[in-house]
Amino acid sequence: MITLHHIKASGNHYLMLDNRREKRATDEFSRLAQKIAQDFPNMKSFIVLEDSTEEATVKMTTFHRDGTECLLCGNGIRGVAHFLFDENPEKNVHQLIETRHATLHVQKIVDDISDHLYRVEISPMSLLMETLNREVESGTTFIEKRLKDITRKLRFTAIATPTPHLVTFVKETDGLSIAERQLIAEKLTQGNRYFPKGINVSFVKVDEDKLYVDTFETVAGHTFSCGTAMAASGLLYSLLYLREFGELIEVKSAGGTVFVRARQTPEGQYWVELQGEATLIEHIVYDESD
Ligand SMILES: N[C@H](CCC[C@H](N)C(=O)O)C(=O)O
Repeated sequence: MITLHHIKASGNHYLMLDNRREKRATDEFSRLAQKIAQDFPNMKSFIVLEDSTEEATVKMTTFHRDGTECLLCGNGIRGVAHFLFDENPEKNVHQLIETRHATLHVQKIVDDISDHLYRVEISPMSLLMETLNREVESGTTFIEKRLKDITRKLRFTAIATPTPHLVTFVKETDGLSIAERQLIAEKLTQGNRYFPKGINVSFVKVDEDKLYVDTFETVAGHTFSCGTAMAASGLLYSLLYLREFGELIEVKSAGGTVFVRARQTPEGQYWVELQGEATLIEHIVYDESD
């Protein structure tokens, strides 16, 4: 028997194991993710919390439904923040969460309207193709480029959040049908000539400085929302369109609304503040032998 904490953020459901208490062996996590996925068809990802080896409150590892690891989950990390602040309400300023690539700041936002609002750091973010595991000359970027074998209508920008994303800003005049969008997404998320391992892709529409993001992921497919994709879209909108950082951008998806503020460190490293809700739905006592 293990206890699973059911979290919802931006329309997605996550099941979380607090291994600080459960003490399962690390090499069981991937298999457990696949088993839980069979029993919970709505689960998007499986999250495991462990003691941090660094100065963070906890270490978070995220697994896709197929048991492979996801480098960072921008919605799930808000769920982890919610869990940690619930556990320790006096720590209401900020906490640190260790992830695969970086230790990230999370903060509870005290707000009159919502009691479940969290601001999380999405970092490091990079436009360098080598950070997307591509064998390319160091320093190469892929900004507003066409992928002629896939579609001639759109331009794409590649960004690591550190999960790999392609973002395209779609205009009414591009005349892109839903079926075409689906086909492009299928080609990109599966292995292709440009990205042999496949890549997450987001179609972004801009209306009065609000972004509407529709994301297709490599493992999860078409999703209500993807936190790192919304972060990537906000950062690229700031960089390529607004040409300034620091503005709070409203980002909408089928899973709801979040706010994104693009940032750059004095050394030039990009990162994002992602602000949105997360709720703890229930604690489930799970018997894996069933
Ligand atoms: N769903 C995650 C991103 C996972 C993307 C996944 N397809 C990968 O490349 O690991 C999020 O909310 O940020």
